[in-house]
Amino acid sequence: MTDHLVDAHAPRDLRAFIAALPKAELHVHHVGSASPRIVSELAARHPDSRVPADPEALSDYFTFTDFAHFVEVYLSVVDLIRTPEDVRLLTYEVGRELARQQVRYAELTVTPYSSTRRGIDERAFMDAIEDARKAAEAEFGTVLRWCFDIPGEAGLTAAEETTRLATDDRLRPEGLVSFGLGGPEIGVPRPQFKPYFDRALAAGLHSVPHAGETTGPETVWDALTHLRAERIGHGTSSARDPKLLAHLAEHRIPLEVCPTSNIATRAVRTLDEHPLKEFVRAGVPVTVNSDDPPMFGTDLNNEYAVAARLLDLDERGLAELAKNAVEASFLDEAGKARIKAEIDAYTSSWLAA
Ligand SMILES: Nc1ncnc2c1ncn2[C@@H]1O[C@H](CCC(=O)c2cccc(C(=O)O)c2)[C@@H](O)[C@H]1O
Ligand SMILES: [Zn+2]
Repeated sequence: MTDHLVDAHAPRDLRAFIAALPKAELHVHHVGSASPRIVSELAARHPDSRVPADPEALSDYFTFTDFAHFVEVYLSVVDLIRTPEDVRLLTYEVGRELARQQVRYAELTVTPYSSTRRGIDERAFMDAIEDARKAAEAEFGTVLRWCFDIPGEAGLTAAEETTRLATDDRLRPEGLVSFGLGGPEIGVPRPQFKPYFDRALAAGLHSVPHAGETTGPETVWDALTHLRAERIGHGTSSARDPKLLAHLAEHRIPLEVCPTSNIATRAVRTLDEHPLKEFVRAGVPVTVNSDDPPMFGTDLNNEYAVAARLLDLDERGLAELAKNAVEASFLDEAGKARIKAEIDAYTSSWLAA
């Protein structure tokens, strides 16, 4: 948990505006959203784990030397989730935290393979996330949807298993809307996953792979060409290829930008070097997201504050950014219109006050 990353530069009133702004979150990982309280509770329950049970010690534990180290630590947290009740608790608490930040709609990236291969029954896993989704919507008013992602480094066995879980009518959860690909990119070429994405897309899911987070723009091209990506997770290195930027702009392919994540995993050196502004300048649709917020010492509100600074946004600019995420989401048109109207009404009343 890298506290020093928290953006303290945004003026206090802009932070207050962001805190109550209705938002959508499109790139946030299920296990990566476990709060320090939940992580330490689970670590205390499972003392054989090397994850510290003391929330204070988590801050050091969540300081990463590079992307590979991040994935290693991430998997140690995955190892703490051992029962369907752990899955339900985690999911419900993520819903609570999103609601606290006025997130009205979130697409949560879930990696079912990591849980089923650790022995959690697949039916019980689906029931746990669905039960938590319904409870979060009823109790907090936040709508959750799922993106099932293949952990790329785990290979084609993981791809097959994830595709089966996402497309089998007897298992596939009602809240599932999209299909993704996460984990390291180096040594994990995207084209090998084409047959799995083909099956998921044929089953009506949207394609949202990570690409260009830790490798160059050619990976983003691969995600577009072979995986038929409709949005790109991160896409950071797209900034190095003007033709790619033009393609993303022309075809209205949004990037799910997660600025603090890119610093914490050392994919980008400093926030000031982050290419967010170049994406906007090139006309690429951008959304701002939190990725694995407690692990990166951030939350969605903080990512909006970071974006306000990098893009020099005022309240209206921040409202547009929030509407970008709604527009880029897989909500139906009526749902999108409802949240966008809420954003407009909130912004007008804030500016009139
Ligand atoms: N910023 C991120 N960028 C990319 N991915 C991210 C990001 N944040 C979180 N993730 C998650 O990291 C996991 C990686 C897990 C993985 O590769 C793996 C390898 C071998 C075995 C197993 C297993 O479970 O047995 C898992 C993925 O599940 C993905 O959802
Ligand atoms: Zn991610």
